[in-house]
Amino acid sequence: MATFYNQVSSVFSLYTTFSAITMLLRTILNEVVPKGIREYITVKLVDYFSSYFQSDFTFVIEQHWGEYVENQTFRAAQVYLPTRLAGLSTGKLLVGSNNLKNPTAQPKLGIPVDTKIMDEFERIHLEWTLHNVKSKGRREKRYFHLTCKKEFREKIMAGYFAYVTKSAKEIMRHRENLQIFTYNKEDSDWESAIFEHHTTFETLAIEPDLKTTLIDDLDAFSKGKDFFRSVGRAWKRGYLLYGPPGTGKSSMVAAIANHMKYNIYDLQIQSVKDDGELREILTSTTNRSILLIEDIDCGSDASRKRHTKEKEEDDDSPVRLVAAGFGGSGSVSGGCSVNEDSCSFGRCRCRRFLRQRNEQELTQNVDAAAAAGTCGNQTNSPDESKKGKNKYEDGISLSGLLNFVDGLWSSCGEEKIIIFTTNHKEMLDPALLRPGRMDVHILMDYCTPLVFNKLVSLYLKIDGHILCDSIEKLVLDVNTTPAEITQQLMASKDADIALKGVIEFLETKKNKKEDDTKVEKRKKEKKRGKETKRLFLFVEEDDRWSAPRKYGGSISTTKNLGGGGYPIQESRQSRRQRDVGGSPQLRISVSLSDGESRWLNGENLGGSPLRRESSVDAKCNR
Ligand SMILES: Nc1ncnc2c1ncn2[C@@H]1O[C@H](COP(=O)(O)OP(=O)(O)OP(=O)(O)O)[C@@H](O)[C@H]1O
Repeated sequence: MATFYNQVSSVFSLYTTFSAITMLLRTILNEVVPKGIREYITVKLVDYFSSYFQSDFTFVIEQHWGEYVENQTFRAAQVYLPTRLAGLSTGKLLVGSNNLKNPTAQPKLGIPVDTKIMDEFERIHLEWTLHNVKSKGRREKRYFHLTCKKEFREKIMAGYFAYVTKSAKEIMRHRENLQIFTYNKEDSDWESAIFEHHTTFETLAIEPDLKTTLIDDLDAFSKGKDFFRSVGRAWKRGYLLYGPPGTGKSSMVAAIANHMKYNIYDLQIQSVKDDGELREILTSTTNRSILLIEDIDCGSDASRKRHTKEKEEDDDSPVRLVAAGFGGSGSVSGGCSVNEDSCSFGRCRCRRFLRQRNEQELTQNVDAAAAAGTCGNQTNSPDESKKGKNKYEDGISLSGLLNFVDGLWSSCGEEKIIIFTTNHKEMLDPALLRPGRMDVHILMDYCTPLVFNKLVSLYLKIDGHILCDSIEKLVLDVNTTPAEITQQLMASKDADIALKGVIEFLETKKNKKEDDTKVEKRKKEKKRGKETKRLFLFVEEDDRWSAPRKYGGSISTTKNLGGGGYPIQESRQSRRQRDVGGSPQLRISVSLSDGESRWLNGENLGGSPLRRESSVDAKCNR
């Protein structure tokens, strides 16, 4: 018994000592070790012991990787997991359909939140769960939990994720519906809808050369992974579609999307708050997609030209087609109808106004940017990066845009196409148009006879018609868009009626054009203060102008002009011209001191041939 008491008392004394020591230690710990470190140690101990006793391991796959970039593993799981839903043993399923073509089709399965989805990989049992957290004022956070037995963790890392990604790619490749995404500012996320534009390269009326070049370019791009890697470039391609409204730019985008089977991300750039938001938006687009920025000239100050002195592109050059090889630039260009004083495209703003404003802003902003220092990580020339600092009060900066198009951020993701459309290419900042940024420039121009005939065969299902010849001539004479022609062709299924409608439409347009030209000319003349001046043309007595071929010779410099006359510096050439009455007359070109030259024809000369000393009434524009 005594032994028992001794034992109990030694246990008690041991316990008391232990308690005293722990209390002492706790006091020391509380007083000496800071709270943060204490908590850290506690968490580590809990982690260690719980993982020791737990047999499961959980992977967390969040929607975004880092601040901006969409997590491709999350995306792959999103595509892959619906194929594992069929045998789901829970009492609920998420179903729905976005098939507008066939609303009665069997609905598709979606991934329900907080529901376990089972999968198996190499006989390893796996459990997926989608979670969704939305805290006030912040964007919704979605993530998957993938749970397996702890011992399979390495195996899953090594093989299963790659398997999910591959399967997702395969599923995407066979998807019958493309999607079009628009950016929802409220939720800071892309919203999708089924893309149901049926335009293909077959139904798009364009010049055959352009069609072949473009298709070849796109095909080479989609197979170009190794090429882009071997030359150290991001696997992306930029297309600029420019031309008047109604010439098929949007239809071309649809044809490209349908050909490539790429989804479209349609971004309204004017609604983007700043460069940070732009980066966030653009990095969240998926691979194998088209990023479309329409009307880039109207959207953002950043994209517009800032120097009036910059050389304008020569848009009056004849049509030329340059094959667009990788690493270089291609262009399909032709005449441009835009003129500085009269903007024929209603919705665009006046160029002069924009230029003036941009110049003012440039001065202010370059100063501000110079004070601010660097402008990001883009690799532009010093001159260009100086321009790139041009940040505007609202919206994105040019450097932000350029950086995205071909700076370091452009290499986020692969197999991406960027398409800009504009009605006024000449208004864009040249920095945006450089090769590597916009690799291929495509002019979507007014109707040509070839395009017209293609539209006729598409809309009227005929190959030629007796009226087509005259329409082709009119089409060459009058600027008309494919949109206008299609509207006429759709007016009737009867080819005679539809084509007569086209003729009527084009003739009206032609007459209107002539009237407009006259009115415009009159306006201009009025504006420039048209004056009738009496010119006194004194011809020297050297008789050279009346040499054997009396009226065909050239006239040398004439002498100074007398009183009140408009000074004529020289008259260059005379040519024989037949007048109505049959007697030959002279046409004399005179260069006026203000640098302009004018033809003085028979009318100006009062209907009579020049005498040695003629007094000429001529209309001169000051
Ligand atoms: N090249 C074309 N081939 C076939 N149809 C065309 C073509 N161009 C225009 N159309 C027809 O005209 C309509 C308008 O064309 P679209 O919207 O593609 O022109 P756009 O150049 O994008 O105009 P905007 O600059 O105003 O956006 C299309 O729906 C299509 O029916």
